[in-house]
Amino acid sequence: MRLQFAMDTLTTESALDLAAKAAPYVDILELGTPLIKSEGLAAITAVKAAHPDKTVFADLKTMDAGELEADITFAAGADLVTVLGVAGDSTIAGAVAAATKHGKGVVVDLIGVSDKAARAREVVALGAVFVEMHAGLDEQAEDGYSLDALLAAGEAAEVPFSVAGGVSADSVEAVQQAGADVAVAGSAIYSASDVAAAAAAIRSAIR
Ligand SMILES: O=C([C@H](O)CO)[C@H](O)[C@H](O)COP(=O)(O)O
Repeated sequence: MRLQFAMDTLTTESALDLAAKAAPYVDILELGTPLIKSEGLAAITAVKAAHPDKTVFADLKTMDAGELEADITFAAGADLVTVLGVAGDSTIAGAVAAATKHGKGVVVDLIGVSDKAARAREVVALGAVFVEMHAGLDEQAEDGYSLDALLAAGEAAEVPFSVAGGVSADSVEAVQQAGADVAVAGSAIYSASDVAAAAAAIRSAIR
């Protein structure tokens, strides 16, 4: 299972600092949606230039203009971009067309989708390389939140999937046991006082 570090920070400088510390322990460097909104596509170019050996993931959360948004983001250096699963099939197909043109990939983020397993199968049929079983930061803050529903949806989907929703060193083993291809960890790494040690702890919890 690969480990993805979601950098939900607001400046390119901070992202480069976080990436430098975590890179030895992670496979995928994610530029979070707030970072891309704050700094634009130049942040993607900067992270890819600093880490050409890593998969660079741009969490666009595209809802419309799939081909255009994906095209300019791949041109900026992204290897993977996200489109929302609640978007129309034509938006997802457009992003996949851009990915095919660039030799890159589209990940469909299932945040806000009620039947994640069913939608996962549909979007993989449209050409997504994997889906993200995702509970966002706001959902994580709600009473009673747990990763369990995401893990169950991943197991039921029977397509390649990642899990994002507060994954930590304590929960990453359960993510792996559910059959995920990628574990996504954001706040468990970037909020730690020792970013490198936090990334290393999650990496070492993956069997
Ligand atoms: O995608 C995310 C969220 O919508 C804010 O951009 C996070 O990167 C994702 O949830 C992973 O972060 P953690 O949940 O903090 O691990």
